[in-house]
Amino acid sequence: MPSVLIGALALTSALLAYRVWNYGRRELGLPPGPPTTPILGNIPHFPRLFPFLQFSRWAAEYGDIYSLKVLDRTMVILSSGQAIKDILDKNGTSTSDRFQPYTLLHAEGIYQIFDHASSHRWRAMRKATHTFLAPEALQGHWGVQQIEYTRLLYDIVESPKDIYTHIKRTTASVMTTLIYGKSIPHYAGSKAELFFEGTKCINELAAPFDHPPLDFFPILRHVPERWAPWKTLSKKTKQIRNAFDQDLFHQCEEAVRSGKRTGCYLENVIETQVELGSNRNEVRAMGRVLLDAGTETSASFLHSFIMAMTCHPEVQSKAQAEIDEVLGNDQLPVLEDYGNLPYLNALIKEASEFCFPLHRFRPIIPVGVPHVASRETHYNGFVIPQGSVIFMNIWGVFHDPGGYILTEFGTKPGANTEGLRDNLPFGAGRRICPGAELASRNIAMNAINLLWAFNFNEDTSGSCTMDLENYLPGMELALKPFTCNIEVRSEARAALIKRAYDIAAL
Ligand code: HEM
Repeated sequence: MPSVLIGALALTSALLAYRVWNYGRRELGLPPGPPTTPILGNIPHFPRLFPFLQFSRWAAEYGDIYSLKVLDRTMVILSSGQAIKDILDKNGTSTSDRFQPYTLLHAEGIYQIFDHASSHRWRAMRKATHTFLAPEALQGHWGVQQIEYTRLLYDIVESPKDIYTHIKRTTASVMTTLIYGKSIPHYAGSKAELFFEGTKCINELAAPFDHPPLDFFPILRHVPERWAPWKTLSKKTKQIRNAFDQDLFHQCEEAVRSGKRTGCYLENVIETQVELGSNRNEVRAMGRVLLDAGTETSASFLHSFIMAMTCHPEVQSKAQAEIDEVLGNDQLPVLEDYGNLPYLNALIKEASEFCFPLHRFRPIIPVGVPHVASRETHYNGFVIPQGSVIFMNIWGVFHDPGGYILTEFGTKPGANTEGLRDNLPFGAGRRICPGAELASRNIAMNAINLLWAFNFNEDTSGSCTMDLENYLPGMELALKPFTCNIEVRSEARAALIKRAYDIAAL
């Protein structure tokens, strides 16, 4: 009997040792990748800051699909239009789940952007956003956008040095008006400021290596708060986010109850709540996710656009000359003008079948929002195991000399553009960004307005550069606060802006 026990013990120990030894190793059949370290896998080499740079260097070495190991978890990095198309677009039924960071769910409770695609909650969110962001609905949102863009012009005339926060206020106010029926006229001490404070916390909570590995070792979740700073951050995040949307949500509920509706998104969702099969907390979260997804992204793009113009005066002058020829001095631009401005289009949406140069040059979400494989998937003879986290290396695709050729500002298509599509910066497959059209209208109108109204030049602050050091760490490629020299291009234009502002009774 003891010998059986000893044998069983030896076998168990051998199995355990084998498992530990293999922990962190790349299994057979996975796409290739950098060498792993026992147990940790590729953690020691995992880039903390601007991961897209290292992802792109590895792509040059290992190809358009490679794998990394983080402990026993597999990560797959896709760095070509074709791989993204085949794995995420065509095979979307198997590759549309999400990684759900515990830190974030602890703070938010419900957050549909991180729900699996099979979940009822995610489907309800997509259904509601589809109705809200459909082309017919966008027409109805345009009035709100126009008012906010007029206010932006006016604010810049009044205090050009605050352009960074003016842009943030504008994108936040568009979204709060559309979602909650409440605009935000000023930045300091406002809901917009509170919102960005909350997203900063969310970004910190979601930073993959700044917290203990709670997703891999759930026991760590029980460590008391005094040794677990992430718990304090989670509490703070909850407080800020609640302070932000509690009253806004109540006002929407009240508007529906009293019949005094503003027609905003959340009122519609509250009204169709039963049909959507969603509970009150889920409805509330639908407001948050839309606001999170649509506000900072749009602001970051506009910040980069202004900086690109500031750093490339020759590009700015050429775009302005084109705008002046179409519009002259005596009328404010309208969205329809955009179609008559091929050069400006080419700066934002290149005049070819491919997508935005600025999105290529400084893509807003350079490694996408990772997907997760809900089933084992195969590509070019490689296995992508169930549970793998899949990144689309948007930066790598756009900076691959075979795919796109870098020019001084932006890039142009190279020889190997197979599988690329014009909305790649907006993600892939079933999770593709539902707000892409709203965002594009926002970008187009502000680009014309800003170049029609102002000259942007470098100032002496040292903040006028597009170098990556001037960008914040995090999932989004967002510029650090900056200033630049801004002048209204003529008295006539300043007067037109003032008049439009007065007419809108702002
Ligand atoms: C320049 C602006 C924007 C960019 C670059 C952008 C990009 C993206 C990307 C890359 C994703 C992840 C897609 C994927 O998982 O493959 C995403 C998701 C999402 N975006 Fe956008 N977005 C922008 C603006 C907006 C706006 C204005 C809205 C709403 C009005 C919005 C709503 C959403 C939502 C709700 C999701 C989550 C989709 C899901 O998980 O199913 N986005 N966006």
